Order: sequence, then structure tokens, then C-alpha cells
Amino acid sequence: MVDTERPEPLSGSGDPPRDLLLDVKDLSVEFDTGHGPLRAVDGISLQIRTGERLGIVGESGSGKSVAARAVMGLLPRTARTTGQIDFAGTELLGLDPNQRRTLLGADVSMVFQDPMTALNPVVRVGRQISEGLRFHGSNDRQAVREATLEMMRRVGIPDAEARLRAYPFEMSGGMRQRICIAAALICGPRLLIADEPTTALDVTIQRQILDVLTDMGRGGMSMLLITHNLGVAASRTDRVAVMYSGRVVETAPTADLFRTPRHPYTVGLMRSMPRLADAPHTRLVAIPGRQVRSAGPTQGCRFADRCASAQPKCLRIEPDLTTDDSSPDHAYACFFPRGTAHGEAALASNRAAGTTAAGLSVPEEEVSS
Ligand SMILES: Nc1ncnc2c1ncn2[C@@H]1O[C@H](COP(=O)(O)OP(=O)(O)OP(=O)(O)O)[C@@H](O)[C@H]1O
Repeated sequence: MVDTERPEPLSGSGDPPRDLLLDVKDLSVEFDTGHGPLRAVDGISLQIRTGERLGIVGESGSGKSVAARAVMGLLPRTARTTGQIDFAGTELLGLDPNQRRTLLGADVSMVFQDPMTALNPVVRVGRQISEGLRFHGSNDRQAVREATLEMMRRVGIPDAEARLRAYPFEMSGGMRQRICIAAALICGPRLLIADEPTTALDVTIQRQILDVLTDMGRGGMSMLLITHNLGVAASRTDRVAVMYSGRVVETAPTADLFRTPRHPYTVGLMRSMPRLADAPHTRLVAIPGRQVRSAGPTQGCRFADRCASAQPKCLRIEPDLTTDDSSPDHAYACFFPRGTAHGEAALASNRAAGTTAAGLSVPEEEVSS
């Protein structure tokens, strides 16, 4: 077995960058459930700069949506949220929902996975798109109509004039999602939070919708894109945060993350991702086990029981995010990161033993990335 000194955690790494738009620090969200409290998000920190697209990836249940909803103030009453959420210099936690809505106002919008539940089935789509404008005080009917038509055209809705008076059920899934995006963008938000915006759509339409979002982002809008599709994260974001069991376990500029994934969980996610180009030749490898959620502080690394590199230390101490000399921008919460000498040694020793410190048998095909 291999052991190393505990790496230095990332501490207050100087002043925040001047163009920082969203600065989330040590955010935790806990729900009261019938089985006791459940900590869905556990002390995560995220930053988004003006014009930046941050992707959050991770398996189902890792806390991606809850984190995004915490920023928007869209969590149910059963949620207890702690930490700091600074948007453009204003602290959002502690504000009541109405204050937060007024404050965020037109500046932050959200697009959800399922356009049909996001839209009101009995209200014409033109009215739904323009609601934000009216909510924020635009009374000039002609101007609102013109702005709505313009936004419909920008998101690629053909024959906008005729569709103004359509109902959601008269449109395809792709068109409905364009309506949602138009509604989210009509007030010119500085930050768009898109939670699996294309998951419910077929592949061709997915690409079109992502193109619309990418085009909109060119105007300097920042985006938080939640997806479990690593291909989408790879092609549509500038930075990625990988979440596991309520924690951010790795974050890096997108190209960096895909070139040199450090956390064994990130490596596992990438190996379980189908790539069309080599689909017939590549064996997809599922990550063994499943993530477990906890009510409170846990001991050791949460991924240890699924990790082929796990060492005794991983069962005792929870690793903090840390960086190494190769990239100050690439942080990972792992004592034995892939692609480093001691990480590869840990994996090799487990392979030789056929098992890990957590008792996971290391399969033959488990090789270093
Ligand atoms: N209102 C709630 N009450 C209790 N638990 C909740 C609530 N909302 C979410 N959770 C739990 O919080 C955890 C994180 O959920 P979340 O929806 O953020 O995951 P996710 O990573 O977005 O997954 P997915 O990709 O499936 O949307 C899950 O265990 C989920 O069951």
C-alpha cells in the first residue's frame, strides 16, 4: 500500500478576480427527509467569471441541481442552506425569496430539463416569453411584442409572428425548449443556469439547442451548464466542476480536465462515456458500486469504496481540493491522483494485490488513463 502526506488544502487563494460574477463559498444544503437529514450538497465552492461557461458534471444524485437551485433560491422549505453565495458583489443567502427575486431580477435566469413542466400549458407562448419584461415593468405593449418576436427569431423559432399565439402543446419538444430559452433570455441575464437543457430532446435537436445557448453566450453572458453528458461539457464549457456525493471532487479548465483527469472518479466517468467515433471498438467501463449520501460529516474519501486506487489513508481522511505544480487552475480532491507518480504507484500496488484498502477487487482491465 502507498501513503503520502496530506496535500495542502486550497485556502483563500488571494483576492477574487475582478471580473467574478458568481462566487459560491462552502455551500451546503441539507434536507429533512422521512429517514432523517440528507446532505445533498456538502461544502462546495464555485466561481463563474463574466462571460465564462462553467459545466457541472456528475452522476445522478451528486447534487448538481440542488446546488443550482440554491443559487436561484428555488429550494423547498425543507432545505437548510449554509455558506455564501455572492452574485456581482451582493450576498444572496439570508435574503428572503422575494428580496432575492427582486435583487436577482433580470440578472439570473434558469432553463430546466423538461420544457413541458416549465411552461404553463394554458398560456400562449408569446405571453410566457414576455412575462419577464412585464414583471420588470415594461408596459409598452408594442415594444414588448417587438422584443418577444425578436427573441423568438434569435432562438430559431420560425414563423414567430404566427407562433406568438400558440400554446405549448401545439409545438414540438425542441420548439418548446426554445420558448423556455427565449423566456429565460428576454431580460438579458448576466448569468443563465441551464439544468440538463437538452436531456429530454433527441440528438439533432440537442445540438441545435446547444448552438442557440452558445450563440447567446457570445454576448458576454455567463452560463452554468449542468449535464451528465461529458461530451456536452467538453464542447460547450470553459471550465468544468465534477461533483460526487455532494462535493466538488475536481475542477479545471475544460481542455485541461479532459487531457489530464486526476480524480479516479473523473477518469471513471470518462471511461463510461460512449464516443461515437470509436463505439464499436471501445469497451465502456462502468464505475463499480454506487454513491452513498450522508447526513453529516463522513470519514475518509466518499469515493474510496468504488476507487481502484484507494489506500488506507483514503478510508481515514477526506481529501480537500488541492493543486499541484503542473496547473494552479486544476484542483482535485484525491491523495493518489491519476497521472502522478504516487497515484500510478497506488493503482499498481492495488492491481498487484487484486484488491484495494476498501476491499474492492481491482479488475484486470482497470488500467491507468
Ligand atoms: N426536495 C428534496 N428533498 C429531499 N431530498 C432531495 C430533494 N431534492 C433533491 N434531493 C436529494 O438530493 C440529492 C441530490 O439531488 P440532485 O437533484 O441535486 O442531483 P443531480 O446531481 O442533479 O441528479 P440528476 O442528474 O439526476 O438531476 C439526491 O439524493 C436527491 O434525492
